[in-house]
Amino acid sequence: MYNIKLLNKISKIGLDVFDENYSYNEEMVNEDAILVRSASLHEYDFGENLKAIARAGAGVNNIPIDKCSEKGIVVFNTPGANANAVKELVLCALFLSSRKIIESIRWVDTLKDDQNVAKTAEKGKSNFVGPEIEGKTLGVIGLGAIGVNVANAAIKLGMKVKGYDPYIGVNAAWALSKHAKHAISLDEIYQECDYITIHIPSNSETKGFLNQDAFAQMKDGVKILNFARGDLVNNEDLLVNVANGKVGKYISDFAAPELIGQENIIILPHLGASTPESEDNCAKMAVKEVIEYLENGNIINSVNFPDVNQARISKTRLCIINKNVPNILANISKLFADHNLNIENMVNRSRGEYAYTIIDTNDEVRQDIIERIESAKGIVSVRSIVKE
Ligand SMILES: NC(=O)C1=CN([C@@H]2O[C@H](COP(=O)(O)OP(=O)(O)OC[C@H]3O[C@@H](n4cnc5c(N)ncnc54)[C@H](O)[C@@H]3O)[C@@H](O)[C@H]2O)C=CC1
Ligand SMILES: O=C(O)C(=O)COP(=O)(O)O
Repeated sequence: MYNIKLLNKISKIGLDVFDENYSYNEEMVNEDAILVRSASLHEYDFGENLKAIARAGAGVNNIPIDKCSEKGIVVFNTPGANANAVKELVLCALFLSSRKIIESIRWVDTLKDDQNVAKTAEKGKSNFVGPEIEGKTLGVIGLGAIGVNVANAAIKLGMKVKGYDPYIGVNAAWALSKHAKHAISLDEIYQECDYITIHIPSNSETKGFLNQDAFAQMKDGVKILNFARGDLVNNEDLLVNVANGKVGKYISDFAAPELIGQENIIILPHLGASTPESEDNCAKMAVKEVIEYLENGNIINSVNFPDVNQARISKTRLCIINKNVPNILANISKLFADHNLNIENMVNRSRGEYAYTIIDTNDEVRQDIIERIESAKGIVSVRSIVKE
């Protein structure tokens, strides 16, 4: 029986993927795995039994990844599972940033008691003129699952698109429309784009990514969309640039006290992934990742350990998380040989400071042997999964 702790609301369609061997709820203790969306785990007390955290979504800045790695907790996310939902909201924001839709709706609402409302509305419409997006240039910073979707959709809407991502992945590069232009520097994005949308993760390197230096280079009246994370933008610098008209409109999915009620700033309550489709997709993917890891030790879509996905070919599988240092495998192999244990299959992959090893055997691996592996230098954790 596996215990799963739920933080945030995880879609039932996803939870239904668990079979009778799983018990899940929000009060779970001694959990084997956590399913989470945006709840912060930075102050969370990770129990000894915790093996995996699956983020039903993309951004993992709510999870202390280094601490998890040190403890041998594998962190997963669900790449691309909510990308379409975010893309659709970004497209909406693109229109909101261009045509004065929100402002005009607010104004019409004030005309409730006006008996000549139709005439008044017609008369007032000239205050809400806004440009078309067709033919304008959109700069997309970050060409991952969301950025590529946004870029391709904007091209279909007749925009010119410039994309910037020095670390673009192979799949994203294949998926990106051939009509998107490759910007080789951020300067090019800042100086040439009428609209800029940012789709990169929040981490120690990207905090305050859009700051005074960036704003200073941008076109007057540029429209900026932030559906990635609030802290990618330096709000102090932003407010100065909205006030002086350099930034014509800022639309963000992330609230902050200083941004509320400001002219030319529109804030949504983190709605990017809040569609039934995306909530189901993310939950299903996250649950499957957890099941595969708990039952077979296979790692798919981890953000802190290498992906390793091996079919089970034997009764016993040892899953070893270790520091990426010499001699680990040699010591384990020797221990196996000393105890006359035969290795059917062995896979070792590393990622940064850590590595993951799967050993399949048909022999019984006694607890004292597991403990000897566990106590060796550089070993973070050892798990034996036996399938009858
Ligand atoms: N508003 C919402 O509800 C949602 C927000 N997000 C946010 O959007 C972010 C992006 O999501 P996905 O596209 O699914 O992730 P992704 O991992 O597919 O794409 C991120 C892209 O950013 C690029 N990148 C990283 N650092 C960069 C830099 N310094 N300059 C340029 N490019 C850089 C990477 O190479 C990658 O291609 C997430 O990390 C999350 O914070 C994601 C989903 C929903
Ligand atoms: O996937 C992401 O990174 C998101 O920001 C979505 O967050 P949510 O799952 O809606 O709390």
